[in-house]
Amino acid sequence: MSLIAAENICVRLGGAEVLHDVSIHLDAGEIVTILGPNGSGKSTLLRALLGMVPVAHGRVTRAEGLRLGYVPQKLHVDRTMPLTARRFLSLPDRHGRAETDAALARVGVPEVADRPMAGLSGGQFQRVLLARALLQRPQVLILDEPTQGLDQPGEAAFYRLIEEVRRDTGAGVLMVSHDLHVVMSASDRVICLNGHVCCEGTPRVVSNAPEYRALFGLGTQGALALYQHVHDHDHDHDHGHGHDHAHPHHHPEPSHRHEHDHA
Ligand SMILES: Nc1ncnc2c1ncn2[C@@H]1O[C@H](COP(=O)(O)OP(=O)(O)OP(=O)(O)O)[C@@H](O)[C@H]1O
Repeated sequence: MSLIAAENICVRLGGAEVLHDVSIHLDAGEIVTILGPNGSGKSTLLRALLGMVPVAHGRVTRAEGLRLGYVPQKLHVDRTMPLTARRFLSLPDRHGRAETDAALARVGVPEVADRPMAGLSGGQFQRVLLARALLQRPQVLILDEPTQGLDQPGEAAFYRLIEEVRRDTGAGVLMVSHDLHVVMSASDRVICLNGHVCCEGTPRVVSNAPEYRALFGLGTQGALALYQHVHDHDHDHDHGHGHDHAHPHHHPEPSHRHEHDHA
């Protein structure tokens, strides 16, 4: 059984149907990413899975006693409130100082423990949110656009951290992201949402799906092809092509794509 799943759910908000007949599941140890245009229902789907919005039809199931960690899309911290990062990590559940400090170190910002939340940079703030989610010792980590506001190195570092968490804890990770090429290289499965599930599968399957191309266009496909090129190579079967894998290159014509698939 999946850790968390939605089966044929419909969600209505403000009189409009935001999600129609959506099914999704997440298993332990996999990274699944939801992609979709603004307003396509991505955050709503996460919130429905978390039980924060009611479903009009269908059902959401969670494994019994499931521990969830959630990084919301937005979290407003009142600038006048002197809330340090360490104190923030103890809300709503209390955690000891050693535990909160270890969580901050885990996400790479041990130095912010005594600093006010309102004074943190965007990247530091996102990492503290992740630390808070990790303190739940989650079996499922749900992240809603976790790298917003981060620069490119910060974004890449954040995704590496997520991969490490998955590797070290075996947690399943479900996230919403617009960072297409990082997402495509880091996800096991991708779900393309536009009120309903347009297409889903491995990054390669989704990036080749007409529904995906209709939503994101061919420009994105170019970026995806590049990542597939890099990651689909099996270095034991290089056939003497002598590629320099540190410098991925992209063949614009699909017929020139050079994808080995020796799995
Ligand atoms: N509480 C609400 N009441 C009424 N409508 C809502 C509510 N919350 C969201 N919506 C609407 O539901 C739709 C989906 O919103 P949602 O935030 O899930 O989209 P999203 O795909 O996460 O968008 P974005 O990429 O912009 O974050 C939007 O049209 C939004 O205006």
